[in-house]
Amino acid sequence: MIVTVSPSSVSGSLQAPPSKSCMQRACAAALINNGTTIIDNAGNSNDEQAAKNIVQKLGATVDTVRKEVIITSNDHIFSSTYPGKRSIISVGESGLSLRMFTPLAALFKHEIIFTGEGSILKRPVDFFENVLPQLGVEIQTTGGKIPLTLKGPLKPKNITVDGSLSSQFLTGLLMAYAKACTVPVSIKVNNLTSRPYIDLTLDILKHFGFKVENEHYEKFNLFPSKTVNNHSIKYTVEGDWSNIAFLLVAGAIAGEVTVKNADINSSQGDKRVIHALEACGAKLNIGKGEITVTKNKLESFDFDATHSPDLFPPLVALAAYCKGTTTIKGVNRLLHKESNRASTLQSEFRKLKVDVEINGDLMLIKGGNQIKGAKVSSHNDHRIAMACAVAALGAKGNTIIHDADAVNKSYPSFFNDIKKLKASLQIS
Ligand SMILES: O=C(O)C1=C[C@@H](OP(=O)(O)O)[C@@H](O)[C@H](O)C1
Ligand SMILES: C=C(OP(=O)(O)O)C(=O)O
Repeated sequence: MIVTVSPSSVSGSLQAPPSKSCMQRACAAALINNGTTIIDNAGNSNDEQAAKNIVQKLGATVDTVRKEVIITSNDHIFSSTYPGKRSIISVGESGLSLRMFTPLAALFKHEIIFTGEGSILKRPVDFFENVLPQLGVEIQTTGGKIPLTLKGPLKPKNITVDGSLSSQFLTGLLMAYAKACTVPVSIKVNNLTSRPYIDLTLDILKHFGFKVENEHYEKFNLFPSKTVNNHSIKYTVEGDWSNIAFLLVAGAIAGEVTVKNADINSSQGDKRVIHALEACGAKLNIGKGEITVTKNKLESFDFDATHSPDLFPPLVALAAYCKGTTTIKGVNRLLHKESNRASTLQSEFRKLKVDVEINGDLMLIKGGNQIKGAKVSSHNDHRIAMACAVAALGAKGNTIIHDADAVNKSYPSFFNDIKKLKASLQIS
């Protein structure tokens, strides 16, 4: 899909898209819940579909009724030989689904193979090669990547892991330990990054009745949970701050945007986009569950995105409109996303005549000059497509975004939503 964005003013109000991070976690928690889980405000992006398919393949039933997804699971699926000797499961292109469901799949006794498509084939899983054998799981990867074959059952025990590459591996271990521990057990973590995503995991585990203690993000203590039969749980998916960020930045640079279902009390770390917007001088009005951002004179800002790596793309679009040099820390966190986001942000924004320099862990964006519309590519990365689209709103001339359908990974209605805000764009 090619999307052409013409310079436009935006105005209006939108409902935030549902958080795929919450929805995928809710699917995993529903798999380990002994009963029925009703997930409200469920999204249907590719990553969310991947999570639903995985829990179904592992033996839960999944029904969709309008915006509700109903998942029924039970403890027998883990002990029986269901669904047979060997199963092959695709994670689509989702990093979280791959890394979160691998330890959960290791709770089963039969062989399971994880595959996927596109960018996920290049993203590392060697963490599991080091960790899972210590927990009694046989595992083979393909040179540290998928396809990956494993055979459990995983037996929780005290362990120390490295959290510097990604928090997603720890999310998976916490879920698997929460389900399988029969005595108190702990996971020690060195250099944990993307910490707010662990808060999200712990929130959801708590909601589902599992007990985990967080000792300063260095040690997590897990306790056996009581088995409840036919445990019925309702969970409502929050708005997605990683994607709300693009909508708010659109308001800051090109008009006025109100986003509803944007909960500033969320555990999602990407709500910190608000701090960046405040720091650069955007006008903000924060109400109950909604937030309005209005265009203003914008100045450069400094931001540490080490624990919120997904904010880099919207913040680079924002910085392009801020007079002076903006510094964003956390470049090292961008290497293993859907693209190498440090280099794809640099190459695509340079095409728009925005100077982006990388200096070690820092990204320096020289903003405030006229942005020029150009032909850009998403590199099959949803956040690069959205960053370019938002930056294009205030450009001189049209911006043509190739492979714009990458947005389906997290926010399938992104371009329709931008259109609802009266942006001028053509989809072909
Ligand atoms: O747990 C999650 O929902 C996510 C964790 C982050 O990954 P890392 O922990 O690898 O930084 C983030 O970039 C990703 O989009 C979603
Ligand atoms: C990196 C991302 O997701 P994941 O790691 O789950 O593929 C993302 O959504 O930007």
